[in-house]
Amino acid sequence: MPWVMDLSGRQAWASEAIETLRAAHVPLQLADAPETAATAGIIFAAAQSQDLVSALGMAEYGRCRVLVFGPPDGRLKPWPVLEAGAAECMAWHGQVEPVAAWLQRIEDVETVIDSVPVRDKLAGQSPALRSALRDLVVAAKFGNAPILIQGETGTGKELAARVAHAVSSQRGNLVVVDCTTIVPTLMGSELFGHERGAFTGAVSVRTGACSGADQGSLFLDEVGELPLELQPELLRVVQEGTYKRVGGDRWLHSKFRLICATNRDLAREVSAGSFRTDLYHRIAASVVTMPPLRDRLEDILCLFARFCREATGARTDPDVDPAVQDVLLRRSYPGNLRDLRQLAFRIAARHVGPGAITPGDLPREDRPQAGHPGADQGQNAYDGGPAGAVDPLAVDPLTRAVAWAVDAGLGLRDIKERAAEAAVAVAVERSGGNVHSAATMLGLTDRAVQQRQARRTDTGGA
Ligand SMILES: Nc1ncnc2c1ncn2[C@@H]1O[C@H](COP(=O)(O)OP(=O)(O)OP(=O)(O)O)[C@@H](O)[C@H]1O
Repeated sequence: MPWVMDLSGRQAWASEAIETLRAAHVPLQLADAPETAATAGIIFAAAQSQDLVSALGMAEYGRCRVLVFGPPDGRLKPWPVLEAGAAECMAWHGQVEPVAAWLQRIEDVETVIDSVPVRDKLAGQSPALRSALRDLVVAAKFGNAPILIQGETGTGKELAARVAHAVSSQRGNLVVVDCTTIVPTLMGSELFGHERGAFTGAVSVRTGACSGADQGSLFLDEVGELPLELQPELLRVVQEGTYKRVGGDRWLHSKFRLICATNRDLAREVSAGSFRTDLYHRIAASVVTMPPLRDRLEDILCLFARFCREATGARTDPDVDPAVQDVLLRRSYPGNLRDLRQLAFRIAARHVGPGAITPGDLPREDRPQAGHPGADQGQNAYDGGPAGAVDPLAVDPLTRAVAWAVDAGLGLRDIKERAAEAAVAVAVERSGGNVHSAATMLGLTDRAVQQRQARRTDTGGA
């Protein structure tokens, strides 16, 4: 259930707002700290403060979306609050309906992200992937405009396009056109079809991708490769739904959702004159950026296991020796998930089961190189990849949380205090409010848990 926190110091407007929401039966539970297992929460805050930043950081780490309300006079400036991780920030004006609608939207989006069709295609639970999936689902399911998916090679742009089509309301087919694999002179025919005799070799009529995508989606992979002379025709069919076959003079109709992908900086191509400004603005109505693997290190081991299963047809994840895990986590992946997948297939081919995947299963060229400064840390031949991209601090969730606290400017004493508070709060919540079970879970006495709870109440949960 969504939670609500009062960080205003119990100012009258905030207490009244919480009462108003509760009286209107908006499902909310009062909380002293973000319930990280929930999908959404609301914070009432009088001003930007360290407590607000801490709560937003905690919520974001737990993948919880937070709506922050400031005083009715608009004193709370939204930009720093959004920067600190809030999903929305506005002044409280007593309106309940938008809050209920906002909570419902969050719930809907998160449900789609966690659904089997999405998860089957795009695996991973990292905050970076989840944030990209949110943008994708919001654009694809709750909008109709074209979507531009950008990102480095191998980050899953094509899979994201398939997800966008799957969650959209388009009932027709998804037609995929890879602009890199088609000879530029034949691109017009590929997209719009041709009439018989339109050019040498056009022995019969061809309908083309726009026709096939009618009522569905057209996915143009590497749209930056689209020849300049075809760009106005693409713009017309996207805007007006009309096009002509090559060599034809009849206007034909097609209505489809356009999804494009690129690993180029299209905005720069526009400045350089190699991509039309009007087409760019049309196709980039919603932009989704797929994160590189170096920004989602926490996904590496689960993706590796998934790719190994794919390679061997096994039903369960393989055990992986810690030394191999270390190499997987520390190497760089210039080709992103495609590199990781190929590595998993190479390792799976060498592995003789049953038993864990061991260092000897790594092909020689994938092992840490002797004499290389990073050999002890498991770095390898791919070190020519993005410089400094792999941050071992980002690997385990606890270290990430601590890194966040350090970055937020908390001293060691504060970090210890807050970690202890969070541990008690989580344990109490997990044990359904039973202090004794929470104490057993944490190896504390009942009294120690009660004292921490009391201190928390005294300090207003700060
Ligand atoms: N989240 C994911 N879960 C499972 N497999 C993935 C995921 N993302 C990518 N892959 C796999 O990685 C490989 C590359 O994915 P995809 O072709 O979608 O990337 P891309 O960004 O379109 O690449 P390119 O820019 O080179 O066209 C594919 O084998 C795909 O199945």
